[in-house]
Parts: sequence; C-alpha cells; structure tokens
Amino acid sequence: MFMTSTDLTAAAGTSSVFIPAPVTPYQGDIARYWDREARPVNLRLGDVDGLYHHHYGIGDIDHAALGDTEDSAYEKKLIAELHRLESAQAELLLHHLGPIGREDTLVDAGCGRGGSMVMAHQRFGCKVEGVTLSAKQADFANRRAQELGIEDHVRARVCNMLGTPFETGQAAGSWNNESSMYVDLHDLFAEHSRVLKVGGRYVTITGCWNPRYGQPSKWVSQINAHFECNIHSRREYLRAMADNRLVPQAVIDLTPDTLPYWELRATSSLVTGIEEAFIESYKDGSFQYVLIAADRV
Ligand SMILES: C[S@@+](CC[C@H](N)C(=O)[O-])C[C@H]1O[C@@H](n2cnc3c(N)ncnc32)[C@H](O)[C@@H]1O
Ligand SMILES: CC(C)=CCC/C(C)=C/COP(=O)(O)OP(=O)(O)O
Ligand SMILES: [Mg+2]
Repeated sequence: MFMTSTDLTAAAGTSSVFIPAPVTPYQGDIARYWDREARPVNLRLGDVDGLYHHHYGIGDIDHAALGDTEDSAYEKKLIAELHRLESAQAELLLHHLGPIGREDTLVDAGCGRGGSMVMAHQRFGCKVEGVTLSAKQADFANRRAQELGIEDHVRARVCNMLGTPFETGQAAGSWNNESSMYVDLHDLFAEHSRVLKVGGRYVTITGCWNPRYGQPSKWVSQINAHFECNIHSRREYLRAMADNRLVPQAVIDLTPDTLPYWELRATSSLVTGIEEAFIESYKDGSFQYVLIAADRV
C-alpha cells in the first residue's frame, strides 16, 4: 500500500528542495498556481495506483469495466477508467522516446507530481530528472520516489525549464507533457536542444490552436484564462523546432483519441468546469491535441 495524496501532501514541505527565485513575475504566478493546486480530479485519480498526473487521457472507454451507471461502485470505476486513460497517454509519449538504455538519462520538463517520471523509470530502468516551478510538486514527486525506493533514479527539482542545471548533451531523451504552454517555444527548444545529445529524441504532447481555424477561438482563450497559460499554434511548434535542430519524426493528431476521455470526464462528479471548452474546441477544429516526436540532429 502506498501513501495517498493526502499523506504525501501533509508530508510535503519538510524536505530540502532548493527554491530559487522565479526568473519572471509570470513564473512566480505559475509557481504559486501549482503550489496551491489540489483539485480532486487529480488527487483522486492518482490515488488509484500512486501515479499522479497533471495531463489528460487518450483511448477508447472500456464500457465493460465501467459497468452499470446505477451501480454504487460506478463512480469509483469511472475514476479508475479516467486514470487508466491518463496513464495510456503517458505510455504513448514514452513509447515515442524510442529505445532508452538503463544507463541513459531522461529529462522531464515541467514534471508536475512526477507520474510520468516514475513510469519512465519503470519502463526503461534509467535515470529521470524532472523540473517544475512548484516546490510543493517537487517535494511530492520526491517523496513518492522515496516511497517506491527509486529516489536514486527519479528526482524532481525546483527549476526553470528554460535554464536547467543539466550538462550539454547529457540526455538521451527529453519531453514536455502538457507543460510547453507556459513558456516561449524558441527558448524552450533551444534548451532541449542543448541538453539532448545528437541523435537524442524529444517528445511533446500538447494542446495547440489550429492555424486552419485562423486565430485562437473563444474556447482556447477560456482554457488559457483557466490555467493562466498561453497556448501556442501548431505552426509555432514546428517553426521553433526547426530553428533549434529538432526535426519532427512523427506528428500525430490525438484529438479523436482524447475526446472520449473528455466526454466521460464531463459526466463525473469531479468536473472542474473546463470540460465544455475542451470538448467544443476539439469539435469545432480550433484546438488540437497533438504528439510531436523530434530527433535532435
Ligand atoms: C499541466 S502540468 C504538467 C505536469 C506533468 N508534465 C504531467 O504530465 O503530469 C504543467 C507543469 O509545468 C510546470 N512549468 C510551467 N512552467 C515552467 C517552467 N518555466 N519551468 C519549469 N516548470 C514549469 C509546472 O510547474 C507544472 O509542473
Ligand atoms: C492541453 C492543455 C492546454 C493543457 C494545459 C496544461 C494543463 C493545466 C494540463 C492539465 O493539468 P491538470 O491535470 O492539473 O488539469 P485538470 O485539473 O483539469 O485535470
Ligand atoms: Mg488532471
């Protein structure tokens, strides 16, 4: 049995994560946002198996596993199902890192509570270094790693992803899982390009606005306001990668794969109010959920 999010949150704040001053006032806002975040939709899902995610899900709903909506255990099954889809999203991202050896190091830029880092270590046996602006998140992730006995392989630090302490060419792979909408993409990909070895792989899963729509829709503006982020266009991603020696190897539109997650989430007791904006923007084509895997050349 692992500690639940309540135990881990209570224990947080007692560790010695070094807390540098945020580089910009905006980063200070984002650090405070994630320090204070405690939405049940994230903690209750993480409590299912101890992998705490701050990203969304992909894949078909397993209606047989959900069973009857009238069943008293239905809500618990629904939470487990949403969590399964969020972990499936992280598995897809890790799959696109390609072959990673036990001796390799991976970098998770914007690591949240560390769910993807734990999954990466369990999959590859490698070292995983994560950075987040939030000391609460870094503490939480490090306590979870300690509890699993993998703290020598999985570590979160309070650090700006645009200026990391990692050595040039140190990482075999790096990623942003729903964390690139908080930073300038040219600055971000310059840092990934520096940290990755030549031949290394970068992967992102992100929401981006669709240039075919014209400009960010009202739904995209609503998502930005809800999370205090700044969603980029698909075109910006590709341009900023090209400018930083990151050559796309796969660009996958995951929008049809994420809609079932949102439609299921909208029926749950854990709704946060942002579900309509995601569903409507995915449906009107103004917003897309994409995976981009790129080679560092
Ligand atoms: C939506 S959460 C995603 C967390 C994680 N990638 C996951 O999949 O669970 C966004 C994360 O980006 C981090 N973040 C935002 N701007 C950052 C920056 N400039 N440097 C480091 N982390 C940042 C936040 O602290 C937060 O952990
Ligand atoms: C795809 C886009 C635009 C993502 C924005 C970044 C973000 C806040 C992701 C989910 O975090 P979360 O898991 O904390 O959010 P929620 O509480 O809604 O589940
Ligand atoms: Mg969530």
